[in-house]
Amino acid sequence: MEDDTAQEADVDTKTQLILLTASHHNLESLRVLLRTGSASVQDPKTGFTPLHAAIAACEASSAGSSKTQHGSSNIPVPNGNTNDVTKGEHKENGESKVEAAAKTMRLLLQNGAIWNDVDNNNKTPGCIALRLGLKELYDIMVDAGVRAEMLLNRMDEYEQLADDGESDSEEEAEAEQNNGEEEVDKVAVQEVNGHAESTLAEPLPTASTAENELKNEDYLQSYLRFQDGRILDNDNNGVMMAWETDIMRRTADLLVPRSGLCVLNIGHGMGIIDTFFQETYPRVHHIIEAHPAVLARMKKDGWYEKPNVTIHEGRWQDMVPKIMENGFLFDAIYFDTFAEDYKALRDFFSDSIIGLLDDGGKWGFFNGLGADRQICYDVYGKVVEMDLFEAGFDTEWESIEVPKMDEAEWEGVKRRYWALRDYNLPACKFIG
Ligand SMILES: C[S@@+](CC[C@H](N)C(=O)[O-])C[C@H]1O[C@@H](n2cnc3c(N)ncnc32)[C@H](O)[C@@H]1O
Repeated sequence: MEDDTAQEADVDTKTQLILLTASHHNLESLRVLLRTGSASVQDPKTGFTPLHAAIAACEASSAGSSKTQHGSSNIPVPNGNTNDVTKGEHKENGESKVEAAAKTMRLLLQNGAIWNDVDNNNKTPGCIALRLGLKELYDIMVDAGVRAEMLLNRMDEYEQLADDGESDSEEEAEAEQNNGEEEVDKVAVQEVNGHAESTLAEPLPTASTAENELKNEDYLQSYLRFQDGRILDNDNNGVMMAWETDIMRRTADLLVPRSGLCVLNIGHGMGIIDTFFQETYPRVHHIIEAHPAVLARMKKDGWYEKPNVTIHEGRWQDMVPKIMENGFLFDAIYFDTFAEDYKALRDFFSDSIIGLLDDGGKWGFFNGLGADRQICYDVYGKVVEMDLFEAGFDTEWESIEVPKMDEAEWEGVKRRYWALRDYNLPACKFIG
């Protein structure tokens, strides 16, 4: 018992030492400490990791006396005043504080520090860098996130290959999972869904195709409520909301710039984008929709009688192969489903677009991945752009300001899936 207490105290001291050394940007000592200690320790009182500490120190130090006693350590914490941020003027051993922090962060990341651990205020290190306006440090965190997520996505692919060939042992998979689960709090997976959910920040991408399909099937069987300006599912998740109208408007303008085109929309929802598509008098307007309640609404609202409209009742996973069989090609395609993860979107653009989009055609998707946190949105924006490029697409991004929303708009919605000022609108075409 006494031994246990002594051991715990030892671990505590080491944690505090690592955090303090990171906040002092003392590379030499940190290197020594990381030989036996972890780069992902957390202060038990604040939840700060060494990455949080290294970034936060750029603010607190310039405030001089504002160096705050934090938790059981002397780790400086931001005091909320961005004017206090050291923008490079304060020198540490001949280099600016920010440069020193950047080196410290790189050392920590090389030693396995995790980009999306959250502190007790639910902030990642990147959130702190963003709040302090430290772009250089923020970019380091975004790049770390991109590397981690690309790796996780690749591991997912390998895991699936192994599963397909039944060569991966269950123990191995379990060990990998446990390994991820041992980590401290991260941005939770449920926090990152727009319409489709991303697997961002999951300990390991264990949401297999089967699990994802199950979630989508569950949603498709769920009761929907059509309220003024929104659709909610059984659990009060926002399936679609009217504040997205400007996004749909601009998307329609970019994808369908003139009348008489052949258009495919996947996911009808409130019919906002389909209404804009109709206004262009498309020569052909196909819609894939899978939820029976949405289909019933479409019937009631006369969508089945609209000019040149063909409705495919079912999941896109089942309908797309049928459309492809006919060899029909579209000038514009939009993809916006619900209760599917990033992998579903990636599968769609990696495997299906090639058989659906005409040369010179354009396609887009609702870009809501990670949209409740700026760093997640930025990380996933880069991940998706790289995956799009690998799949053979050039993407043009247009940033549009989202209308200001008051809390009333989100009342009764289980989770606010959009928290950002700007929406990055993607328009993709085949690499020329
Ligand atoms: C976010 S809403 C689309 C909103 C639409 N862009 C608009 O402008 O109103 C998503 C829609 O996708 C449908 N959906 C979900 N999973 C689907 C699937 N696997 N295949 C086809 N439609 C699906 C949902 O029922 C819902 O109507």
